[in-house]
Amino acid sequence: MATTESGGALLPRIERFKSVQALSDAVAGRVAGAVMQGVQARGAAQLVFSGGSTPEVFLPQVASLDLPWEKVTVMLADERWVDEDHPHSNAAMLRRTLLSHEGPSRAQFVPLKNGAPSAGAGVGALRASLPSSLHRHDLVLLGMGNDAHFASLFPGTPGLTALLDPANTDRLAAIPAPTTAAPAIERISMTYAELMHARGVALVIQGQTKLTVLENALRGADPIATPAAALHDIDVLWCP
Ligand SMILES: O=C1O[C@H](COP(=O)(O)O)[C@@H](O)[C@H](O)[C@H]1O
Repeated sequence: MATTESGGALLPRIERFKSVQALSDAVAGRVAGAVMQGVQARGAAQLVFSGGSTPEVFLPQVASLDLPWEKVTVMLADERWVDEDHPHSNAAMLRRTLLSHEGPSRAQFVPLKNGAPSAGAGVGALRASLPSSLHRHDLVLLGMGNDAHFASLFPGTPGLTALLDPANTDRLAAIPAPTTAAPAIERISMTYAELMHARGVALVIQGQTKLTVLENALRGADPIATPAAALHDIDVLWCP
């Protein structure tokens, strides 16, 4: 983790945009930069998107980018354990808003849901399906709930200390249905270590409520009760 001169953790840098359009332009600019740098340096790029509703705000702008999408691998930070025909499927949201569009349809999508009967039963095969850990994600775009969860790392998630440990070598975890946010469906989540093992990480949030939740989290809250307090040295993109 990067630190300040006095050894403290760097706090997230909050960029405030005036409108959804300005926020979407900024997110799209980051995606384009990450893809072009990855392709130029390594011949390929890996993008990780959050689920939930916030990406629906900016993904149309991302979907319109003229990029070498055939060289891009797209993943989710977390998934609800439902099939893609379910209204709460994060993959369905991503397909609708991004992967069904002309350019991004050439990207390779790595889902976090398989045919196993539960997240616990499916997580092993999903770990094996991830791109090699030798390839860092070029950009991770996280979201956050009003309970300060990100990905599917919720207040009260069993084993949260390990899931938030930057040295954890587990890349994915099965997460029981949360009690602090909807929908109460069991999940698969990338661990904190996996998410932060990226060349760039940004948290994209909309609305005053979430900004206040984040600001409170960053005032030294306990990450076990307020997971977003574990986010250091990342960029936050916000609009009302
Ligand atoms: O359940 C989830 O919630 C968070 C926040 O979602 P939003 O609807 O408030 O944007 C999301 O980041 C996460 O990926 C998702 O599975």
